[in-house]
Amino acid sequence: MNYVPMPSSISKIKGQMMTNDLYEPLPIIAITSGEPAGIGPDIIISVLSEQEFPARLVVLADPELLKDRAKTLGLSANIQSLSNANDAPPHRQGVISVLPIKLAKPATAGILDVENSPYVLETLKQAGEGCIQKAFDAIVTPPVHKGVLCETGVHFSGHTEFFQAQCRSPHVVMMLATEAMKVALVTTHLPLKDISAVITEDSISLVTKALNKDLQEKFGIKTPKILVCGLNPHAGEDGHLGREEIDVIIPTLNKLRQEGLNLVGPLPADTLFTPKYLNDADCALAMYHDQGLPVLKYSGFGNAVNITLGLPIIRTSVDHGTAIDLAGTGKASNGSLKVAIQHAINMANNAKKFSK
Ligand SMILES: NC(=O)c1ccc[n+]([C@@H]2O[C@H](COP(=O)([O-])OP(=O)(O)OC[C@H]3O[C@@H](n4cnc5c(N)ncnc54)[C@H](O)[C@@H]3O)[C@@H](O)[C@H]2O)c1
Ligand SMILES: N[C@H](C(=O)O)[C@H](O)COP(=O)(O)O
Repeated sequence: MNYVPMPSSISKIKGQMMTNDLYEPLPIIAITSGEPAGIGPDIIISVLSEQEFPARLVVLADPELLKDRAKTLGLSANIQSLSNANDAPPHRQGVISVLPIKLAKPATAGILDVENSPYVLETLKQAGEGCIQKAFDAIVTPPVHKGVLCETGVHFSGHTEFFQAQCRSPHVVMMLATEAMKVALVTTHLPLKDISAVITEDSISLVTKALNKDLQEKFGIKTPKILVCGLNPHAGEDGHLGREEIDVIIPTLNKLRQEGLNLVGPLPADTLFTPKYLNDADCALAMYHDQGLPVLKYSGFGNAVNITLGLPIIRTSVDHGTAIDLAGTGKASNGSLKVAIQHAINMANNAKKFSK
C-alpha cells in the first residue's frame, strides 16, 4: 500500500513558506493540551520550538502549565496569551500562542489528578465549538487519559466519540495512517465482548461508505481499493470458526460492490497485512481496534497520524497515549504530533480550496 500524502498547498518561494495562493490566509489550527500530567504539554512545547509551521496555531491550555513544563524540560519557549483566536499570528519557531483555559490545580508531570479532568474536557469542548463556528480550521489533539476522564463520572471513550457527539455526526471513522499504510476501523473503543453485536450491515455499510468518500475527497484517491478484514480467525473458516462473515460481512460487501466500491475481502486479518495485499491497496478496514492498530503502530509508531473521518470538522491526533511514565523527562518523541499538525494544515488548506 503506497501512502498517498495529502497534496500539499505549501510551496517555498524565495525561502519563505507560503500558500500557493499568495492572498490565501493561513489556516488557524487549534491544538488542545491533552492530559496535563502526560506528555501532551511536553511535545507541544518541543515541536513548536523546533520548527515553524505555515499556519496560525492556537494552543488551548493553561499558560502556567506550559511555562512550568518548559522549565521542567529546560526548554525556553515564548508563551503568549491571546484574548481571541483570531489574534493568533503566523506561527514562529519558539513562540506559542495560547488561548488560556485555567487548570483546577497545578499539574505535576506523571501524576494524574481527576480534579483537572474538567479542564481537559473544556479544552476539547472549546476546540470543537470553535471549529464548528469556523473560528478554527482544524483541531489537533495531543493525548488525553480516558481513565482519569471517566473518573469524573462522564463516560469518555475517546476524542473520536466526543467530537462525533459534539458535531452530532451519525457515523465517524477512525483512521490511522503512516507512510506505509492506512488502517481504518469499523468499531472504535468498545470492549471485545461487544464487538460482534455491532458488526451489522448498517455499521459496515456506513463506515465503508464514509471511508470511501473521504479517501476520494480528502486524499484524492479516485477509486479507493479497500481491503476488508474478517472478524473471526481465518475469516470464519467457512462458518466453522464463526458466522459473522457469512451472515453479515460478505452480503454487505457484495451490496457495496454493486454501488461501485472497490472492496477486497473479507480476508483473514492475519495475512491481510502482508505486502501481497497491501502493496496495491489504499486502505485496510479492520473490524475492531486491536485487530488493525497494532499492525499500524508496529509499522510506524511515533510517526503516524490519527484522523477522524466523517466529521464536518477536521480533526487529527497523535498515534500514542499520555505516556505518563515519560512526562517531564524530555524522552517523549514529538514525531507524531509533528505529522498530526502538518496533516491538519494540509487538510485545512485543501478544504478551503474545495469550498471556493
Ligand atoms: N490520542 C489520544 O488521546 C490517545 C491515544 C492512545 C492512547 N490514549 C490514552 O493514553 C493513556 C495511556 O495509554 P497506553 O499506556 O495504552 O499507551 P501510551 O501510548 O501512552 O504508552 C505506550 C508505551 O509507548 C510509550 N510512548 C507513548 N508515547 C510515546 C512518545 N511520544 N515517545 C516515546 N514513547 C512513547 C510509553 O512510554 C509506553 O511505554 C490511556 O488512557 C489511553 O486511552 C490516548
Ligand atoms: N485508538 C487511538 C489509538 O490507539 O491511538 C486512541 O485511543 C485515540 O483515540 P481518540 O482519537 O478517539 O481519542
